[in-house]
Amino acid sequence: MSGAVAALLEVEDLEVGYGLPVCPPITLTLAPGDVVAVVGANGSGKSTLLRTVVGLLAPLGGQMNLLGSGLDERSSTFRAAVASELGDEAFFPSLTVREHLMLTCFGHGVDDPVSVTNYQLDAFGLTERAEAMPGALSSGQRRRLLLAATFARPRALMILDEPEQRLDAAIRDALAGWLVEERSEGGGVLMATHDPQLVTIAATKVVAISDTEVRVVDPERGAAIIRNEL
Ligand SMILES: Nc1ncnc2c1ncn2[C@@H]1O[C@H](COP(=O)(O)OP(=O)(O)OP(=O)(O)O)[C@@H](O)[C@H]1O
Repeated sequence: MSGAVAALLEVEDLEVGYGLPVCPPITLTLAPGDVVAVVGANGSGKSTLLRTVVGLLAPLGGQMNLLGSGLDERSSTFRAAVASELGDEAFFPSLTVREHLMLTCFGHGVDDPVSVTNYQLDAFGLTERAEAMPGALSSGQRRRLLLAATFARPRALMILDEPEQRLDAAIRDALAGWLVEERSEGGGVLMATHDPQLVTIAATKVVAISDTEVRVVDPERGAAIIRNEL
């Protein structure tokens, strides 16, 4: 599984599931500059694919190649390169919003943690809640914090599970713009989504999962699939 351009992620006939596959085998390549949207109805297997890619679930079959090697998700190289936000809320109850972002920056060796933290607080509309504890945030604000932490740290590949969930329209629009920036800077993104606008604006290709097949389609087709819930 090697191509001319070093792919960030290659999967071939990958089978994902819990004992039994939840969908047909998946083949996809994600190169630097690609934003790959994974679409499909509820329960089609999108989150299961993402959880397999980040190593939370073992593949049931097929091949997967992340960042050019069979990386272990516990390795420091993997943790340095892959920024995942799968919607799991894990906060320190007595650290503020600002402290969560600072901690993320320190943990990932960000050069100027104070500036990066302030930048992300502002970008995600959290400046006024910077000294709040996670328990005092709204559900959308907690989602913003999780995403802000993902954008605060260095990465080669972002893996996002329905990043649009619980975000208001303004921040959804902003998110689409940041994903476009991510790809123009040579980053890669693999994201599950139900948001046709996010797909149209940000995706470079779409993996569409159904009961019977997994197809790679262009973003316009992918957005139509979401709208029609095919
Ligand atoms: N821990 C689990 N054990 C067994 N089956 C599971 C588990 N988690 C999910 N499933 C099942 O696997 C299938 C795929 O679920 P998955 O969460 O990947 O779907 P999805 O495409 O992300 O859906 P949604 O759009 O609702 O988020 C579903 O039938 C689901 O019920």
